[in-house]
Amino acid sequence: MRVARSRTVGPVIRFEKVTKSYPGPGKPALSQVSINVDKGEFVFLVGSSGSGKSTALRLMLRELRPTTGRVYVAGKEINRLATWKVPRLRRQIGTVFQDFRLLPTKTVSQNVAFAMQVTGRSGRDIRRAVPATLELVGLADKGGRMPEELSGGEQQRVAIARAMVNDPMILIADEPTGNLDPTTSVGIMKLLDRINQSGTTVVMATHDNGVVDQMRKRVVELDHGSVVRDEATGVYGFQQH
Ligand SMILES: Nc1ncnc2c1ncn2[C@@H]1O[C@H](COP(=O)(O)OP(=O)(O)OP(=O)(O)O)[C@@H](O)[C@H]1O
Repeated sequence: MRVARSRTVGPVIRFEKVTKSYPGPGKPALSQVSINVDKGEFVFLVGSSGSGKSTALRLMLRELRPTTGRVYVAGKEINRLATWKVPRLRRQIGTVFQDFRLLPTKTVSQNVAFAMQVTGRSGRDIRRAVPATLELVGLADKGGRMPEELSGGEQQRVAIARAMVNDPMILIADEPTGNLDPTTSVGIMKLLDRINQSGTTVVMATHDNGVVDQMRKRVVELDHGSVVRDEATGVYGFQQH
């Protein structure tokens, strides 16, 4: 079952000269950032701690609003969306974080089902979609387990299943391999790559040079809130010649 999507013309995500200042003194977290992400792209957002990666992701979700400039998702300027339309925007964006954020008192299946329940989907849809999505992430046999009975890599797969079960247009991942060892990280990156190959746009913030170098995807680097590099198939750091 696929959710009907509106047609998008142009980039799926567009930042137009976005500046974001938090209250208080200090430089803006983002300064005049312009980025376009096309449908189906896989983009790494890299940069040292405090460079503005999480701020950029939170602007895409309208958890934050730009101080100046415009953020468009699926062709709509999201700062101008009516508040009642924000849940619909967020349904089009799955999110995954470093710390998994699973509900500890619910089983794996219930964690994934919960993402559908909160959007008002029918029991019939949920019973169909949850096993299919657990299968997608390689956890078909773990639906009855509790999160604490799973390894870190498996917990992150559950979080990815929960992010994907509503068939979002965009997957935003903030340091998804940050708590995982290198081998487990490779498995998670293969899964994210597969999700991307099937049409979901992926934006991933990371410090993990190993995964960036291995994937050879687009790399956008932030430094003190400015884009200092945007390469179609990049590595984590500038290449040494
Ligand atoms: N809620 C906030 N209030 C005030 N300043 C903030 C807030 N969130 C972030 N900042 C500041 O904005 C800048 C960018 O932070 P941000 O979290 O976006 O960076 P980051 O690249 O994601 O860092 P990290 O890799 O450590 O998560 C930093 O200087 C940070 O201190």
